[in-house]
Amino acid sequence: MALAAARRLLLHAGSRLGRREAVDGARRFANKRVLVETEGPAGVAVMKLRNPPVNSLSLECLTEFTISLEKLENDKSIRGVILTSECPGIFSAGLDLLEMYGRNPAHYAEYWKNVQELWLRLYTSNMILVSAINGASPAGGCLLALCCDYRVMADNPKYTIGLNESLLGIVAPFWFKDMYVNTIGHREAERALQLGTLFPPAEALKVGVVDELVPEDKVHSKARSVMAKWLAIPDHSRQLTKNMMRKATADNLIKQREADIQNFTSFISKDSIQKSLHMYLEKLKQKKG
Ligand SMILES: CCCCC/C=C\C/C=C\C=C\CC(=O)SCCNC(=O)CCNC(=O)[C@H](O)C(C)(C)COP(=O)(O)OP(=O)(O)OC[C@H]1O[C@@H](n2cnc3c(N)ncnc32)[C@H](O)[C@@H]1OP(=O)(O)O
Repeated sequence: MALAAARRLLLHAGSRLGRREAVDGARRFANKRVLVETEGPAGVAVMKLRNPPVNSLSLECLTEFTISLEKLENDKSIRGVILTSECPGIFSAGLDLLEMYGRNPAHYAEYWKNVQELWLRLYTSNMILVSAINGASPAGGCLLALCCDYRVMADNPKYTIGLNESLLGIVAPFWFKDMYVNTIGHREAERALQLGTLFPPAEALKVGVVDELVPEDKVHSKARSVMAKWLAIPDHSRQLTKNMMRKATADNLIKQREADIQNFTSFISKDSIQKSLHMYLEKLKQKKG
């Protein structure tokens, strides 16, 4: 309830701000963790995640992301969105592990509902989505990129991308898996999901997790030129085609959202899974020291 009220407030405040800035010509709105700029080619917004240090998708970040998307969807002048990160070297570290560790079942259920919500909005968006992957992109970070229509990645071998859930002792849900299969095919997805593979850029390109690699300083300009090509296609035919390609996958979650929330909640609440997450978090800490 409290979150729903916060969401309404943010949406309202955001739309007032958005309107005022549009009048000034600044074409920019922001909440704390997501910045949206609509300068550049007509009809294109750049959405930057800025939840330092690693753009983990906390409940607040997911909510702000979903609201920003909703606002862009409602703005009929926007036809395309470039999704990128403001955190140096990190696109997104994926779902926030601290939302899935040491909390209560009601929190897990609320969190998962918001993860589903963002995924459904992104995956089924009528807008053209291009990701400019300018850093590491594990698990939920990869999920964000996979929702896009085209993925441009910085060719920096330090950055990896993939669904690595099995390395954490957890399991990618069926809709993550479905989207992976849709993108890289059954055999590659089967292998990568079991091994929790994090692909360096050259391998990500080879297997089809990303569509194009460019030097790091060219990621944004390439994303813009890709966007220009997609903008040249009439919206109605592109949207109907996208819907035809993606609807069955999205519907598969829509028809069992509640069961999926229950599954997640009971899975993540298990002592053995909590122990795995604890060990993984400790490993992340030790890496530093
Ligand atoms: C059978 C039924 C099945 C039902 C379904 C069930 C379950 C599905 C469940 C969940 C699916 C989850 C998908 C996910 O997205 S899980 C998240 C996976 N993410 C990762 O593995 C990334 C982990 N992070 C890293 O590898 C590195 O941090 C990274 C490469 C991103 C950056 O490295 P860098 O060296 O720059 O920074 P660090 O020092 O490692 O991190 C800084 C700081 O941030 C913390 N942190 C990192 N990642 C996360 C995260 N995802 N969530 C929360 N916090 C994170 C890290 O611990 C450091 O914290 P601190 O020590 O400074 O306090």
